[in-house]
Amino acid sequence: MTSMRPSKTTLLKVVILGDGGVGKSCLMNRFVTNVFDENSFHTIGVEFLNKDIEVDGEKYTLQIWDTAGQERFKALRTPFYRGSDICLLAYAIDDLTSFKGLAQWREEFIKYADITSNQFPFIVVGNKNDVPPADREVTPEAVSIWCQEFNISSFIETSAKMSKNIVEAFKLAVQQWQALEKSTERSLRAHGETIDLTQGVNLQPADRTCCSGNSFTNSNPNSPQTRRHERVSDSSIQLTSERCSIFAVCFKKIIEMSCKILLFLTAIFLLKSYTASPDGDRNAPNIQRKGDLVFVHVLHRHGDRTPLGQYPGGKYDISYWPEGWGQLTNLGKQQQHELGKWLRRRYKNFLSTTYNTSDIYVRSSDVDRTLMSLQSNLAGLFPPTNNQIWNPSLMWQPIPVHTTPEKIDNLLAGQIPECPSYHKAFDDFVESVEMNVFRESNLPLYEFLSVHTEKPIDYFHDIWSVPDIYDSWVCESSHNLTLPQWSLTLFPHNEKFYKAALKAFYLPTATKHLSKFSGGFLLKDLLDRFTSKIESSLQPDRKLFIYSTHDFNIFNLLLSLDLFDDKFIPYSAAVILELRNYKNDHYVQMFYKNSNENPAPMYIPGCGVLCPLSKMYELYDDILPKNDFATECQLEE
Ligand SMILES: Nc1nc2c(ncn2[C@@H]2O[C@H](COP(=O)(O)OP(=O)(O)OP(=O)(O)O)[C@@H](O)[C@H]2O)c(=O)[nH]1
Repeated sequence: MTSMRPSKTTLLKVVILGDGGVGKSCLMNRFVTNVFDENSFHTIGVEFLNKDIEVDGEKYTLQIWDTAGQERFKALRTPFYRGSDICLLAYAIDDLTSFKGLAQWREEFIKYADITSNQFPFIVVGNKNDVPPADREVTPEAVSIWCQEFNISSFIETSAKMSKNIVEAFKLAVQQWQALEKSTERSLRAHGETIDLTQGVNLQPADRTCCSGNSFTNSNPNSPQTRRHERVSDSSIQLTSERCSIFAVCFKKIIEMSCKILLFLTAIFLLKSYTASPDGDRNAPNIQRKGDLVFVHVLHRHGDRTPLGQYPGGKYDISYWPEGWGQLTNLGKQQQHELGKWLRRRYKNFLSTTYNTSDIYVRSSDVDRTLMSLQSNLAGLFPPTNNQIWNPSLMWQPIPVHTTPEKIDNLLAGQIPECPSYHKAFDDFVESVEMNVFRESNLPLYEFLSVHTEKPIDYFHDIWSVPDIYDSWVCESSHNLTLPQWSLTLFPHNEKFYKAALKAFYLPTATKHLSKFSGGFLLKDLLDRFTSKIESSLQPDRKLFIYSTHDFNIFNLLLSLDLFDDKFIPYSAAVILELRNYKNDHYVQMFYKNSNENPAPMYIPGCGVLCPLSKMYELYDDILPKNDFATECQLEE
């Protein structure tokens, strides 16, 4: 006789973790909707989708949680780990760093999911296995060794792009869960616990009266049975253990639901505080994954360099810096090469693998370290392929780097060139009441620095004297040189010193008039190029512009746009401006990449994370110059 009871479905919560950009969202979307988004954007916080699947004759609803891989979203994602049944640890096979990050992801999961059992269904997923063999950075052998070390028995390579092994990966995850469930069941039986997984109790809505119960509390909270074991079928809930009190389950469900609602509200609150401003476009996060990429600008700081000079009383003279003052170091070359490789990965579907002058244009300030940085960067971005290989033992090709002499470079030079209107306004600000108040507030710091260096170090004599010491210490410590004992009270964590050093970088954008010269001309250059691209008047019709610059230029741009986060700009940090076409409207999206991690989307004040190009002109009208540089420089404020 056929049973009248509806077939049972087990709900399993599956969390996907891994570095930003490894393809977690694409894996989930390919599995749930069979769609692949070439231009998938970074996830902010978490997203989840449900998908039904049958594994070995059993029905499951997988509730798949896609999390944000970027470090800055840690607080948004970790509250959602609790109650997980399965964890997918994902990396990209063409990104060794993402594989190396798995141990940390596992650790983060164990900590925040509150896993106490030493057995949990982890599965390792190596995504992007469609990339050419030459791009592979992680071998299956290395993964197997890693899995053995962490006692993980399931590993699979996938391609969300080519839809390869996607269903298999999730099936494997469920099988891993089943195997663990069975072994836990066996072990409970062996210890006299008689949980009968085959007997269901059909709980009709009218029966859902709740009171406290303790059937769950005696068993291991992390065993598959007790972590999450509701079986859902239509509107009824089926309990799987004879020993589980209906009331206990109801109570547990209420607590679970309340926690979920609380976590959901927290996430929304955190998301809003990240993305919204009083007059911002609150819909921005909804459209941020849409649109075609049209044009990209990248502005990066040069890589690691030697100090710009020896600060007063400093121990390390030029003999410690064989490259010379202010020169790119080998570390700096590596950083830039990595940045180039990263750009290649990010834009591999947008840029041809073959270098073509009609596609890209690169420009540097006329300074050794920025010129050399750009060359190192291009070596990573455009290694020669096919007929561009001119020396098989040297996978490098020359690519033109353009520059303008510093004295007339009003976009990228370390200092604004001769410009009476700017320099007069700058000097006036340095003498302003505001600056005097700032100086007075730092007198004890100046005294301390002056005593130890035996030179006047303050904002009265030289606005760069404090930041120069900070900068020297950054260089010296990154090259493992011992700093003077007296530096320890100030560097690297003394807030007063940090802020005083940072202050000099605020001055060029202290007023709207100053911002026009220090950030406005560069912004106009970028926005006008976007406009030319849209109007098909960009000749040649390129796709990418890279500017190799200094911290000074990035400070100025971010400060002018009101996007600065009060932190020094690290070596090789990059600001990326992407132009996207969404439903025939053009939007600008900005990212800040300040570390090895993937870049963070920036919220453009008064607009959102995806801001119409026309709105950018409106928002920054007061700093966008209306005349050429020479004319603006002669005009009084
Ligand atoms: N070649 C290839 N590219 C992929 C594959 N899966 C994803 N990508 C690309 O990788 C990029 C990042 O994909 P996402 O799914 O957004 O990555 P993520 O891990 O969710 O990133 P975060 O949200 O920042 O944590 C996108 O450009 C995708 O098109 C794949 O299987 N093969």
